[in-house]
Amino acid sequence: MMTSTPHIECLEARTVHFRRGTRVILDDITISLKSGEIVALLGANGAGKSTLFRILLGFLKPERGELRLNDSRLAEFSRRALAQRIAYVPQAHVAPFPYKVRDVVLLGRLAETGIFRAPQAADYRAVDEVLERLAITHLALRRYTEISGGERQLTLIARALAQGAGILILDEPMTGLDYGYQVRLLKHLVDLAGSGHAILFSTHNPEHAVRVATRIVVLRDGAIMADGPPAQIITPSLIRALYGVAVSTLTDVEGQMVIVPTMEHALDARLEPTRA
Ligand SMILES: Nc1ncnc2c1ncn2[C@@H]1O[C@H](COP(=O)(O)OP(=O)(O)OP(=O)(O)O)[C@@H](O)[C@H]1O
Repeated sequence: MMTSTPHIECLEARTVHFRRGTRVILDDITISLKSGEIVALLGANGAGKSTLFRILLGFLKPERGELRLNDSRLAEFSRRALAQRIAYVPQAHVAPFPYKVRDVVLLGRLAETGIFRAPQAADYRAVDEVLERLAITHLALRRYTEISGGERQLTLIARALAQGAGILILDEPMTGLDYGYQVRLLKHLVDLAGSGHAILFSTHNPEHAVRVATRIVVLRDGAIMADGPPAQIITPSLIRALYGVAVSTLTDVEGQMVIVPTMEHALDARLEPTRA
């Protein structure tokens, strides 16, 4: 089900400009996401990551610029048609109803074909499979309003995966997850991309970005500061410019980049993010 090969998808924003009042939140952003890619979006608090996601999902309208899904304008798709192609895991979610976790995940299945149809045995099987893959079967009958923040986050990820969409957009998906769930989720994203999904996620942890991303996009004050393969993008000077801390970048035995904070500088309160 969820690892079946989805259609080839391509989501694009071209020179998207978005303001709130007189404040420019996104300044001529161009970004694309294709099947098989994992794009990690980095940027300090308030850089515009969630706003960009909401625009890519069609929830917010940009002042100018173009949004395309495959060969069509995003605006041409109905909400339901979009739900069949794009699944979204929001950053924080307040539970309105005390649904059981299994039913929250089942809602993801129904997004595909319309919420008013009765769930079929295949839907329940798909839900159980997602719960098992994310190692949260034990939560299935617990109420969404009575589980921990990290468990809620996993439930929302499960709901998005159950949706079966080819494009997954995840807003800081690792937040609140313990180390084991973080590593499992990262591996899961790699598996999904390997089976042809397109994945875009934001993170405050550049380690996660270099570990799994095929491309890293860096957002700074609403503008794209860098876009490219992790090894080209992540440098000590970029980390310092973004977060105001000193790091070294090393290569591990598998040839993967590792980011190591330089502690004496990290503790130096005078070290501020530099203006590029
Ligand atoms: N509803 C809103 N009304 C007015 N301004 C908003 C609103 N939502 C976000 N903003 C502003 O837009 C800018 C971008 O916010 P956004 O949530 O996209 O940032 P972000 O990069 O996702 O931040 P974080 O990493 O803290 O989640 C911020 O300056 C924020 O204060």
